[in-house]
Amino acid sequence: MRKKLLKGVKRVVVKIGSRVLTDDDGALDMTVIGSICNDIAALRGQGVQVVVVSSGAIAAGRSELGLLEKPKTIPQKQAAAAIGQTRLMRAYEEAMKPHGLKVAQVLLTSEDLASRQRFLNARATVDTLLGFGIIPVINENDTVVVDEIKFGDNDNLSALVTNMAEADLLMILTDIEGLYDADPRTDPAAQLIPLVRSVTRDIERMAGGAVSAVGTGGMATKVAAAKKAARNGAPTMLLLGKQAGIIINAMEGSEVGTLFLPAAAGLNRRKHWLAYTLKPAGRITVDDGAREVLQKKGRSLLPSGVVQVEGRFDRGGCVRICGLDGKEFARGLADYSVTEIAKLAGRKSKEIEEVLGYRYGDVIVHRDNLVVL
Ligand SMILES: Nc1ncnc2c1ncn2[C@@H]1O[C@H](COP(=O)(O)OP(=O)(O)O)[C@@H](O)[C@H]1O
Ligand SMILES: N[C@@H](CCC(=O)OP(=O)(O)O)C(=O)O
Repeated sequence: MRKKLLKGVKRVVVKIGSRVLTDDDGALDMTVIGSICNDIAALRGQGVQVVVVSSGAIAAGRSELGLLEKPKTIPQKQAAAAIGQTRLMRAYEEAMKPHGLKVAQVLLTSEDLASRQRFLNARATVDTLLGFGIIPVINENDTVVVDEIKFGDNDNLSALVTNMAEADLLMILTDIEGLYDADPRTDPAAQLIPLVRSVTRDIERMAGGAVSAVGTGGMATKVAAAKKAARNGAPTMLLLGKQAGIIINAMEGSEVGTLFLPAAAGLNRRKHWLAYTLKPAGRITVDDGAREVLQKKGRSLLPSGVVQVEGRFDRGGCVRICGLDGKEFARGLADYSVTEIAKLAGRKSKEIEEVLGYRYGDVIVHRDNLVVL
């Protein structure tokens, strides 16, 4: 089954975690970087385009700054990333040189991908680099990000890049063979799961929230990334990054790591961007009837189903759509601003003009701009 799934793959995103790229002292591990670059060069030789999402800037910078522990404050992390990022790029450059391959640095913030214009610009740059036969190496622009504009972790970034670059496969290289049914650090009886058909609550529970000493997100963020990629129609493979030849082995269909299958009905790219890349600026709570038709019948949200609205957004703003239990079940772009929706809540569509004195249309969120999560 793996062979069949991987046969048509033409563009891959390879995400490499900090734990993979560094040795026990926290310095960049050139042997591992060399062997990953061998695999990437072999893939290129087979006509597969590769986009790298690489962590490791903070880890590499830490040893340059002479810090004994993982940097704790944000400015320390940013300083470490600034010095480490150049070391990281140099390491890739050196490791790719013997294969006659070049690398290019692409640093992004979540604001860049949330703006449709910048998202499309980033896509055009990555496309052009690939067209020149160059390997884009993407990382979060750590020196300028603060919490609100952070991707959070590079697992998340790699899923968004898979969508942006229109890749057919996401490979996440980490410090463990794959997803286990429990955290192997605390449960020695934990078993590797070779195949995940869909990311259910049970799978999410297994991934827990644990993080290693230099990594950022632990297994939970990898599973979340696989879920996002799956909705985009791309499979994800979770692999032991330090094992030489792992990328090629996996691409040949060997039963290594964990394979997450893509969702049968993937979202189109614009809806994927709407659901996962945009940051919501508000929340609309809807009644049970509205929830039912949104979830099951793919309808638009009408004012009559709105119970409450919060946040600060204008017409066109991204909103969470929540049930009466407070849980978000959909996300969309609002056709009215928060103040307008507050006035329209519970009213009939035909009353819109009477209430506001004007109208943009019958719906609060149109089904073309709405994604059930
Ligand atoms: N169910 C699980 N299966 C596998 N690993 C798990 C699980 N739960 C927690 N982990 C931990 O997640 C770690 C990988 O995440 P992380 O340290 O963030 O890596 P990276 O630097 O590659 O992003 C593993 O080393 C492992 O200890
Ligand atoms: N942007 C950061 C990496 C953040 C991150 O998610 O790290 P990891 O969990 O090792 O993939 C860096 O380059 O150090």
